[in-house]
Amino acid sequence: MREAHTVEQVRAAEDVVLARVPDGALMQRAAGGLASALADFLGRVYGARVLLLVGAGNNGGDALYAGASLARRGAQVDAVLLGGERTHAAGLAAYRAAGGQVVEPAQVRDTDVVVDGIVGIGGTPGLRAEAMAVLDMVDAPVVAVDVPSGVDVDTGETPEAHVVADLTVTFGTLKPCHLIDPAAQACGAVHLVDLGLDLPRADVVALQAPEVRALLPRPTPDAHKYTRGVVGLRVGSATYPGAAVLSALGASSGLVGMVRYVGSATDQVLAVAPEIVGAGRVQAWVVGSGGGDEAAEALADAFADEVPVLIDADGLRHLDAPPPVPALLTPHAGELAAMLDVPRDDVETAPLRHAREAADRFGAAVLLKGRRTLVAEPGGRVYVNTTGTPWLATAGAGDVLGGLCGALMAAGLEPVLAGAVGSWVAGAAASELAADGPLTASQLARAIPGTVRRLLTDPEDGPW
Ligand SMILES: NC(=O)C1=CN([C@@H]2O[C@H](COP(=O)(O)OP(=O)(O)OC[C@H]3O[C@@H](n4cnc5c(N)ncnc54)[C@H](O)[C@@H]3O)[C@@H](O)[C@H]2O)[C@@H](O)CC1
Ligand SMILES: [K+]
Repeated sequence: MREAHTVEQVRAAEDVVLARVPDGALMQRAAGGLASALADFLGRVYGARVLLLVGAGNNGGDALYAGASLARRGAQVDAVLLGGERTHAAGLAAYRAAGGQVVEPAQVRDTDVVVDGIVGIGGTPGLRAEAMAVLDMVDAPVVAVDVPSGVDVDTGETPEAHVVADLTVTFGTLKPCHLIDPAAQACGAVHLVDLGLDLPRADVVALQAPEVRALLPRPTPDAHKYTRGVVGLRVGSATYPGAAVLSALGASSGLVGMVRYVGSATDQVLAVAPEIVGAGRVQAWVVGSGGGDEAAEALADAFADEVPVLIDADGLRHLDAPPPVPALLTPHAGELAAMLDVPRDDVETAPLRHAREAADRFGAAVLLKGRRTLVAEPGGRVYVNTTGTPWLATAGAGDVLGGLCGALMAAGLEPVLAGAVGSWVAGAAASELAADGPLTASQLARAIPGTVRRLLTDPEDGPW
């Protein structure tokens, strides 16, 4: 599992190590990791041109020590000191001693890489004018030190100007900005340098293949269809029968013993999935996908069964209070905006804050769909999904996801984990199917069993 810790948690963990190790040792460890990552990024060090943008704090210190290491190995390193007098003194001395050059902004030359050591976890959002001017002058890939300067580290928000990196080399642990959009998009690839920190439980995490594999329900040797769980679908409508079909395909991906369908699209559902049966006892309901005007009644009927409910799309419009059963709400940004009565843009610029707020307000797990889907539990953890491809942005993919997550709930996963595992599996299936090309929602649903099989048999080897 990848864990992202807040600035406060990182500082507390660093303080413990700082008290134990000689002065500067932790920064040397960070800078050493940064220099290696820069060498890998450049491909060759001798003769490479490197431009350091050095701010006033320790982030600039990391850049200077790494620059010193590259200069010793024959790179031509220039540094612009944006922090003036407050530049990290020991780092600057080491840098000069290694042959690194200090240049004025006007002297900036063509370079092979820009190293963003402007600010790290001590920075506030935004970039000062001088930093922006230098960034505008150069046209080269950017490697960010710890975080892309200017983003909000703890929330992943980008309210002001910030660096856009090709690679971010971070230290000790990930921070929320490395996982959560929009800041995550400014990080490029993320490389973690271990500092040996002893860290507390993280509130922002991303499941990886081994955890998803461990969480996936699988039949015991003596299983029968009822012990594996039965999921019921109250989805689709006369207007949107296709949503019922896609939900049914997602639910029928083999992770649950039986799928029931109750609604107006029975004929269409049976045409694609003849194994689906009608009304009866279930362990979880899926409600609302393509539900149109039928969603309100479907929701009331599902609640009456007192089992967990996944509420999607039109079902969310009828939710004016916390659901009376354990629930997973699966809005996209527009639907979440309507639920919270805020503009859609607010949700898109601050997805973490709004997913958490909705989870707290509705007392339910909230899965906010997006490039980096978030699944928030009330007052608790947020799971960030890192699988998937932009081709997954296609009509009906959400219906498939709803069916799949509902099946996982029926198989016994608590709502937040059903959302986290379901979104991981759907993203992985999309990547396997079409990392570089188009896909449709029905193809996605049909790819899920194969992805699950490969995950169970060979978790190290997928394209996830
Ligand atoms: N604590 C430690 O021992 C370690 C710290 N490390 C590095 O140190 C960083 C944190 O260092 P600091 O606490 O010194 O903080 P930063 O280096 O993040 O910078 C803080 C300084 O930048 C200024 N500043 C804040 N926002 C700004 C903005 N938007 N534009 C321009 N200047 C701004 C502040 O006045 C402050 O002086 C980490 O991100 C990491 O890179 C690593 O070397 C690992 C060890
Ligand atoms: K930085």
